[in-house]
Amino acid sequence: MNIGLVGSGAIGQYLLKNINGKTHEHLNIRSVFVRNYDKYKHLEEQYNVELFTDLKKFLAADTDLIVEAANVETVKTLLPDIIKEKDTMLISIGALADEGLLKTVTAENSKTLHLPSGGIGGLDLVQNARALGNLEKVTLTTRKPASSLVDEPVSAETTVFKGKAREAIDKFPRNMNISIILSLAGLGIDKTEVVLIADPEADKNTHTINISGGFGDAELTVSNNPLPENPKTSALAALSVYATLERMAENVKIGF
Ligand SMILES: NC(=O)C1=CN([C@@H]2O[C@H](COP(=O)(O)OP(=O)(O)OC[C@H]3O[C@@H](n4cnc5c(N)ncnc54)[C@H](OP(=O)(O)O)[C@@H]3O)[C@@H](O)[C@H]2O)C=CC1
Ligand SMILES: O=C([O-])CC(=O)C(=O)O
Repeated sequence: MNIGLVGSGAIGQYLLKNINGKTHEHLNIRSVFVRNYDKYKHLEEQYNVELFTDLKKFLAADTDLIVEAANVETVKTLLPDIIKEKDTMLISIGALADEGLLKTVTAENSKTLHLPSGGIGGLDLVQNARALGNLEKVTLTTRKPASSLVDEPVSAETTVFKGKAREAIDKFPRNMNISIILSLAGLGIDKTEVVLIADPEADKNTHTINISGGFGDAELTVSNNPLPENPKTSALAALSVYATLERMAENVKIGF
């Protein structure tokens, strides 16, 4: 499968390293869309990719799937044009808190949108639990190193946000993409509860999901190692894109 990549920071370069850097059996990143050619031109030779700064030309290249690893704002700006032309995978899922954008991507003439689970898990369970309409409560509690969440140092753990996912992604677009995929899988952005804690002692990104409904209840905690290249991002988020790409080629679908 030929891939066009949008964004070449921590997640993007993780994908380049593990796909093109190791000559993957059936995945190949062929083109990369950047906004600053000079900053990233070294990638062309390093990973045998073609860099584009023009979206039309990027979309016209011979690719089967576009993978986004940029940010929420970029998705809001570019996705309406991309999804008309190409199947797409997003990691900045927070952009879908915008109902207009969600309407565009779920329209009948849109291509398929793939949403990897990012820094959390359990989305199969949440979707199963809501299938007959009796999912009652979903709460996400995230604890990150304080420096990932606040500019000023804090001396003790501090709750920096408590509220619904809609407001969480608005205030923390670099840290709360998981609240939006959890909302899409479950109760929606106005009913999914979020607590966000800045912890000066933490060295991991820890996410706890509590779910209750007609099925019973569940609690899942993921203690994520951060990606060294960008500690705000959990290594699992990058892995989830890579592993979802690999699973797309399989004809046995597990727990989706
Ligand atoms: N769903 C999840 O669980 C998670 C989602 N995320 C999302 O993934 C995104 C990427 O994470 P990460 O790789 O760590 O972030 P980085 O900040 O390391 O990289 C972002 C990259 O996107 C590029 N970029 C930004 N805007 C544009 C644009 N308009 N066009 C092309 N490229 C652009 C940046 O380029 P430049 O150098 O020019 O700025 C940079 O290369 C995050 O912003 C977040 O939205 C992150 C973690 C978890
Ligand atoms: O990587 C993580 O742990 C989650 C994250 O930043 C996000 O959802 O934006």
